Amino acid sequence: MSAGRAALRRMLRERRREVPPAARIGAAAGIAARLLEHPLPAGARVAGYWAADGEIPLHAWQLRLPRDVTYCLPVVHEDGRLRFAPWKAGEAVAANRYGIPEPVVPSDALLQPDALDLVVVPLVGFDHRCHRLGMGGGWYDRSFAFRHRMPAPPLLVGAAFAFQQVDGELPSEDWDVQLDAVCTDLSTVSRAT
Ligand SMILES: Nc1nc2c(c(=O)[nH]1)N(C=O)[C@@H](CNc1ccc(C(=O)N[C@@H](CCC(=O)O)C(=O)O)cc1)CN2
Ligand SMILES: Nc1ncnc2c1ncn2[C@@H]1O[C@H](COP(=O)(O)OP(=O)(O)OP(=O)(O)O)[C@@H](O)[C@H]1O
Repeated sequence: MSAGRAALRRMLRERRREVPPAARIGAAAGIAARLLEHPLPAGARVAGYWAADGEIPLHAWQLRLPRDVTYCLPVVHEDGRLRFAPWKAGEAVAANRYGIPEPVVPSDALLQPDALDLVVVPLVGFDHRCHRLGMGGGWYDRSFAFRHRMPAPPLLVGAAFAFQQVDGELPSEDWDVQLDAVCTDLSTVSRAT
């Protein structure tokens, strides 16, 4: 990884953690409205994330999803690819190796990445092409590598505060999975087709 990438990651993570509580609550309402603009099939399975490290929260979106939609959270799996666990507010969670809460469910309840219709992807930075800088574990890139040769679904939509958009373009790597769109508290940036 280039020094530029590491420094950029550090700077953007710091800025994300510094958002005051009132602005964070307002941003959660803003991104919920943007995310709800994406049409979902009946009985859709969608994935969000449990906001950590100052990430833009998704609870306002989760609460406003249609009743027939199954909301899931990511679970880190030993094979290096994420699984997704259906989760409702109040159900049991336990911290994973990074300290992020994950649902506690039997392994046969876990969904594979390709079983989802819409995945809201956490990110540290993004650019106008919908390229993403993540936490550096490569989890989303490995889990959705099949999107290099297959169209959506799952539709991959990044979630971020508007200030997480970088000027110009992020340095890209062969393994980076381009997002279909990025929703922020203020607008939606769609990938050029
Ligand atoms: N909310 C949320 N959940 C998520 C992700 C995410 O970015 N956000 N992930 C997205 O991939 C996966 C977990 N990947 C992660 C990768 C690195 C670190 C992290 O904090 N690294 C620390 C040091 C690592 C350690 O403590 O062992 C760091 O860089 O400071 C966290 C999550 C799945 N769940
Ligand atoms: N499709 C893949 N196959 C094998 N290894 C991969 C793949 N995608 C990513 N990786 C590995 O993951 C590492 C981290 O990648 P990168 O820095 O782009 O992560 P990130 O997208 O920022 O992280 P995350 O998705 O966890 O938020 C890379 O060094 C690479 O070795």
